Amino acid sequence: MIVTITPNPSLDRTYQLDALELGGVNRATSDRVDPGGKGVNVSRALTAAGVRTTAVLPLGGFSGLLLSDLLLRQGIEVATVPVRGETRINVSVVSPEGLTKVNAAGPELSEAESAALLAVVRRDFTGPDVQWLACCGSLPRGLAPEWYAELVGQVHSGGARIALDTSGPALLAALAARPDVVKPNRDELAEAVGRRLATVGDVFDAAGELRKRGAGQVLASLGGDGMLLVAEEGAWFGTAPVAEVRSDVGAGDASLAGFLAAGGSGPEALASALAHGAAAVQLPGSAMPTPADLDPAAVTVTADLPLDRVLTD
Ligand SMILES: Nc1ncnc2c1ncn2[C@@H]1O[C@H](COP(=O)(O)OP(=O)(O)OP(=O)(O)O)[C@@H](O)[C@H]1O
Ligand SMILES: O=P(O)(O)OC[C@@]1(O)O[C@H](CO)[C@@H](O)[C@@H]1O
Repeated sequence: MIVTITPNPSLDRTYQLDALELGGVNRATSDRVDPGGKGVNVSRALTAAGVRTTAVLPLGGFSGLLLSDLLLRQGIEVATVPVRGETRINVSVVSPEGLTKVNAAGPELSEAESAALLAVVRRDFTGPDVQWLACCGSLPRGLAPEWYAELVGQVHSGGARIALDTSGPALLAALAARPDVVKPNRDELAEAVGRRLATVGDVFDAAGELRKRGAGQVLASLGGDGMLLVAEEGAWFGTAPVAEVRSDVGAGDASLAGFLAAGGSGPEALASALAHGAAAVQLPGSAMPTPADLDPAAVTVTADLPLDRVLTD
């Protein structure tokens, strides 16, 4: 089983516009709501792939109820911790100008709520049937940057492997707890090493730094430029071009799910991550791909790294 934890989940509302008028009243041509938060998305994609998963998350208020209802209807297994604050609503506006996303801060968790979330994982999800724990997304107010580090330490002693997809101080603090894989995107990796990453070679060097600081493998997602996996056994670069991008929200989460579903290491797992990411960007909102959406033939993976390749700005 693959367990995900999302300390700051969301309802993701997407509005489609014919044109975006900044400062004006815009009328949507359509809208949709998806269950959201990075770990929630990973569990949605794993469920679609037929992999057993449980999503651990705090829930509060009416939006929390709606989120739990959506997850129930999609057949996602959840373990929830009730919190006093209201689960956040994140908004995407999709228009010919591009995609604009607004992420709310979310509720502030009390010390007791923070401890309850850790306790649920420790009590119910450290057994031998848990192969991976994926720790995903931003930390809500009230959780110290070291919160993921504490969780990683706690779960590692139970034997499960850890995948971590977060950014900023929470990512840096968790590296010392030696997560088995981290999945930064290009901006998150650049922030972690404190410099701009212009080429695949720059990403390779930055991934090496994260590994020196404690990460087992680094799965760097590079948007339309593909993905680089750097591990003890070697490094691989891959691409999966698509004809049309509809929404890239959650593409990184679909990729991480694909990576873990395919074993969580090596070139086959990278290829699965690329197939899932490419499929996700061709779907609306943060819809997660099903096996029928995947096109493995479009994926190329090589150990011959194109280190001089300049990344798209
Ligand atoms: N424009 C694109 N064309 C083709 N594939 C894409 C595109 N954008 C994203 N992908 C695929 O999805 C993967 C993840 O995308 P990205 O690097 O944007 O992740 P992310 O920033 O973590 O996303 P999110 O936080 O929304 O889940 C990429 O590595 C790639 O495989
Ligand atoms: O604010 P965070 O936790 O960094 O990101 C939250 C979020 O943008 O991530 C998912 C896409 O990856 C969305 O479902 C959700 O709205």
